[in-house]
Amino acid sequence: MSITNSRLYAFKTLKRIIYQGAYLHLVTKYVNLSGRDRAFFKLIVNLVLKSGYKLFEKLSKEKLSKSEIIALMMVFVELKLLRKERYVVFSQYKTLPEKDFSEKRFLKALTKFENEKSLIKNDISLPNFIVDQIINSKLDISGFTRNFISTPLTGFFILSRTEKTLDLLKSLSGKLYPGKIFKNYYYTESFSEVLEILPQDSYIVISESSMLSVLLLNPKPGEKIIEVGASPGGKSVFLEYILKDYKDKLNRLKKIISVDISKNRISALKKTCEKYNLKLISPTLYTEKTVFDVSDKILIDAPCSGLSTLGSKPDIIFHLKESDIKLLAKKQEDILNFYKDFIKVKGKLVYSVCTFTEMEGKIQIEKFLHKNKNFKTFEGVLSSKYINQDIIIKNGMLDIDWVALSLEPFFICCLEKVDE
Ligand SMILES: C[S@@+](CC[C@H](N)C(=O)[O-])C[C@H]1O[C@@H](n2cnc3c(N)ncnc32)[C@H](O)[C@@H]1O
Repeated sequence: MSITNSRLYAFKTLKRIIYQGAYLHLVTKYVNLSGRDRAFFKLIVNLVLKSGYKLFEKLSKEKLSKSEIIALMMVFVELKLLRKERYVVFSQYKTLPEKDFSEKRFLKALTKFENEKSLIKNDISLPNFIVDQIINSKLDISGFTRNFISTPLTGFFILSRTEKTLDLLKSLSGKLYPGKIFKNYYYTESFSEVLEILPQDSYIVISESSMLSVLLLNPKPGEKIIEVGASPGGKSVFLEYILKDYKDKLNRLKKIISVDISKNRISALKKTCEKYNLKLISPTLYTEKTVFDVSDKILIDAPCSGLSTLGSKPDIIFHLKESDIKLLAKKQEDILNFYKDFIKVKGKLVYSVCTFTEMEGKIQIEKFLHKNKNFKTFEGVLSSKYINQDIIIKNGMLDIDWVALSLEPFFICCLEKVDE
């Protein structure tokens, strides 16, 4: 029996992700499989990435090739999580047509590790340093891992309230679950099917956690706003949406300076602007010569370890190194220090990262406030027509039980400049 297309694709994809640092969402985007093959391909890639880290650590200490290690992880996932027949799985993988693959060594390793199936986790298998980060952040670890191993429910926000879109939504209602925080936000298990029916510019695929930082910024017509780390522009779309919703003040709207440091990512932001016909967003590539006006509000969506998005990006488990967290925290500190001078007194700064490490969140902001006594955390209530319920803001942060709501636990903090 020879290896099937979906297994071979999954094998090659995993090899690229784990050994060459490729990104899961980019590699899987253009996979040329359809129907059940595609579904199996996605399932096995995700399961290996989410469940296989401990086995990977163990196999990496053996005299095995990269191909053999990937094949072994796939075999154990098929045996343990997918409960496949032993002889079917063995016969599939021993035919792998790879130069660095020895059938003899592979079968020997299979026998040696067969009783260690438990190294493949039913929930999620993480490097110790990530587990430590979860413990330090005081997130409910079992709730957190439970959320991540289940297939991520994918969500989107409806931008258009035309009769046509509303009718389409009504026709899809059996397939949609409501947002946990936002109105006009939906989750679905039939993602591609649902989105195929809706007009392309009538929705945006974005997480509710991402939208919250924009809501906390509370953009208003007439304000000068800078958006830092703007690409590819998910938050830009929601920013412009809120501003354009002030129908009687459209003449007061000002351009938003949406900055990013990466040329490629600025191109992606420009594409987003075209797709959604954004008129207020001004994509700005940061160079040493870029000058900024002192502004009313700044949203910093900083580069980060991304650990809160593990559910949809399990490749992070294999890409992130412990030392990266420190490097990222330093980058974030530099960004905060640079942009703090472009906020006017009584202006607001919202700092957001899609991770939960203390170094990138709580400690980062404590350090900032210690050095900058002219800033304080914003306290109040977030009240908005876009959300189902008011949210209390304590110490600059939204008082939400992220894990209980199955929301990606972002660190979002709002600061006010009180003095020059
Ligand atoms: C989390 S992503 C932004 C996601 C985006 N806000 C969205 O909602 O689609 C962080 C971005 O920060 C950018 N970045 C990194 N360092 C930066 C810097 N010093 N100044 C501006 N942007 C930076 C990265 O290129 C990346 O696009």
